[in-house]
Amino acid sequence: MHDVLTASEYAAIAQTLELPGNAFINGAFRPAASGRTYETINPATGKVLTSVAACDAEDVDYAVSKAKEAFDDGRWHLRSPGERKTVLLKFAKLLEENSHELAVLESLDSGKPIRECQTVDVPDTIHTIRWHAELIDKIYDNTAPVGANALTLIVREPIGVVGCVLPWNFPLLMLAWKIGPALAAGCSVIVKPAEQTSLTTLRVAELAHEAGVPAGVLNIVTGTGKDVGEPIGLHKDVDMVSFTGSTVTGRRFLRYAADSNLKRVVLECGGKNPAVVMDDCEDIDLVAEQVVAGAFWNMGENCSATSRLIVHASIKDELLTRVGAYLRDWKMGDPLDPENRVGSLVSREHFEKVKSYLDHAAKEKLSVVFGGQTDKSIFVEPTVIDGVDRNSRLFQEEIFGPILSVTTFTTLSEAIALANDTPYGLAASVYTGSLRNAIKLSREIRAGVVTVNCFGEGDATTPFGGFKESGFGGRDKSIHAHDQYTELKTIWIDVSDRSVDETVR
Ligand SMILES: NC(=O)C1=CN([C@@H]2O[C@H](COP(=O)(O)OP(=O)(O)OC[C@H]3O[C@@H](n4cnc5c(N)ncnc54)[C@H](O)[C@@H]3O)[C@@H](O)[C@H]2O)C=CC1
Ligand code: BAL
Repeated sequence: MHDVLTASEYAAIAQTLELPGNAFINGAFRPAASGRTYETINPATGKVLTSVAACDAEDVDYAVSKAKEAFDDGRWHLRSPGERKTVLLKFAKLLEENSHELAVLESLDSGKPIRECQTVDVPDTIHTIRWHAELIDKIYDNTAPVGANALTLIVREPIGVVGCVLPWNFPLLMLAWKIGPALAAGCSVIVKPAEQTSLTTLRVAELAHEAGVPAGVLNIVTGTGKDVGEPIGLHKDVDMVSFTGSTVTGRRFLRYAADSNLKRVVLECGGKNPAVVMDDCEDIDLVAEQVVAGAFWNMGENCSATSRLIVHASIKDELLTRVGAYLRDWKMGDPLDPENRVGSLVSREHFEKVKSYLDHAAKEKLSVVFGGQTDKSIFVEPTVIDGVDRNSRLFQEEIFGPILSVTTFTTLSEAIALANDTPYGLAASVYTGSLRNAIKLSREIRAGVVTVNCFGEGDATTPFGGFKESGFGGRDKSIHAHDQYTELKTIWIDVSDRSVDETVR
């Protein structure tokens, strides 16, 4: 599964791939009701890959009705936990058997480097599905201590029809973070992939159906945010929305819920995450390596990217020298060549946004110490910009591209204040050799995930989500993700002997 092929082997797979394009509703591919399509582009070449169904509210209505039908007749959630687990494990196995194809499809549609697709996105997707499948028959409900006159059960029930609205930066993995726990909990799901990157979600739904996920339980409705995302958000038969994307769109889902049926909303939104490096860090080479990975992995198109380097003034120059050395290994080019670690950005529109920050740095005469170049297409070099003030747009705004800003401090409290000085609170990394500093920084930085002496997002067992404007309502991954796709129900069974006039409560 992790075996990385050669560039020519990946190119050969790309030549023979069958590209899906129709929506997947009620166990079958179907065009948009309107018959409309749009073109999906390979961002690395600018060439059209294929046409995708441009669905709208009519298709959302149809998909929701089929999902609700599937939920109401219990064809999925009323099957025994062991049966559902078997189906999801088979689903994971089918993903594994198709891992090279999925990696190539992901890379072609998003511009992500194939090495990352093959060694991170695809295996983590499979692991996520497997982890939640394994959880199904290991969760116990509770009773409450109410005495001899009653038996009280506190049970979790699947929430119903769930809308999963996805971003374009990790199309497969975000799909798995949502549908893994949602399907494990017994929900029916409508997925709306990002319009830029729908292809792998369509193939995955086909494989889920082949594994035995019943018709109507997993549906993929392709199209724009306005045409598909909004109708999902406003639909009265959608019981919950789980969203990953920008904070601006996240806010819209809260409004949609308020204007419709008060559906549950879980938001995983943006980040402007700090990497705080203390002057007592033990291995500055390791720090440089992790800072580079944190800022530039997935071209910085990552909500948890550590895009603000906050470094003690006394070690800044030494750290930047080493950062420069590591950057030499980050070759940019054809995403299908496994030698390359930097692919293209996802779309020309996003490229223009990222480039505007480089233009801003030039206008402000900021010091670009590495990178800074773009090419004719939509590739952007990993770029490090020094001397960035806390009020700068480069410090405050989520760029979602390969741009690392550098700001210095001299005291621990200044470092904490800088780390917390944005509206976001998703992730942070801290680098220090002092246990006291590690504990103080990880407790006082207001973020959902803090890593010490490394960059990362934890694994399937750990929750992921943000404080402040980075998140709302719950967490992806871990047993906590499972909980949010369920409602808590109290069942109170009176067993008192009323003939002797007992007080029940
Ligand atoms: N937290 C994260 O992982 C992500 C953050 N972003 C941030 O957002 C910026 C803009 O990227 P976008 O693709 O425009 O993100 P976005 O938030 O607009 O898109 C995310 C999803 O929401 C849908 N959507 C968009 N508008 C909608 C609406 N009015 N109603 C319902 N659904 C809607 C999109 O079609 C997509 O499926 C990026 O530059 C980045 O800063 C983008 C993607 C992921
Ligand atoms: N890094 C995974 C979550 C996200 O970027 O949206």
